Amino acid sequence: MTAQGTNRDAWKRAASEAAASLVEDGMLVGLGTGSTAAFFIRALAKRMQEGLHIAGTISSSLASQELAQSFGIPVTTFEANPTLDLYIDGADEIDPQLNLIKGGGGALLREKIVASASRRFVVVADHLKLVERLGQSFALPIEVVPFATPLVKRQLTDLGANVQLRSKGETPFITDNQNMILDCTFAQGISDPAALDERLHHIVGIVETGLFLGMARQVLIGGPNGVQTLP
Ligand SMILES: O=C[C@H](O)[C@H](O)[C@H](O)COP(=O)(O)O
Repeated sequence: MTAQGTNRDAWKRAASEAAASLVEDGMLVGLGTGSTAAFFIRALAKRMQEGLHIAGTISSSLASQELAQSFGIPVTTFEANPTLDLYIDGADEIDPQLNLIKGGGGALLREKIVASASRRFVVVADHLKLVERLGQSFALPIEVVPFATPLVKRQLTDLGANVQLRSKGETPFITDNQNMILDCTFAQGISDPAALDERLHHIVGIVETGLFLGMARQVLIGGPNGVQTLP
């Protein structure tokens, strides 16, 4: 791993450990997806070994659920517990209003479902995820029903996006929900995320977008000077 990669992992781990200290006895906790969320799951497992008792977790991906279960972290369902106390997850980009792009790992739909079912959503990230404008350096992932993918791709192109079907080797990437992902870049980034999100939700075949607007309550940012809390 490069020195930059090592630093980023250390920053992600520090933010995730700070987030683990927000978990209290009896809480229902949402578990995110990705490398930063995996650090959080490990930090949560460590706190549980030290005596923390949580009521249960719901994961935003099968991978995170498997990781949690491998540490003996209890799992629950929305049938049993429709509201979670706290959701901790990473992000791909974070703007000054704490709006996010998520879905780099393809888990955006379940992540948005878990975020919407949680009283408090706290993001954990390293400082390189902070941007002035969303879409500046990361493509916006959009989850699409496979049958509609060619039609949606045309409509996104008409909106000015450069659109790539996400693939895994030679085959399309398939989400936990059996859908596909279209990664969209915009030449100038995304100037009005709310307007874009509104338009995207009117395209038939789009299941969900990776724009998380007004959802994150707080962001814990790891960097060379420690962990910073926003706002
Ligand atoms: O679908 C994946 C998620 O939105 C991740 O939270 C996001 O891609 C950040 O991942 P990482 O922590 O690996 O940078």
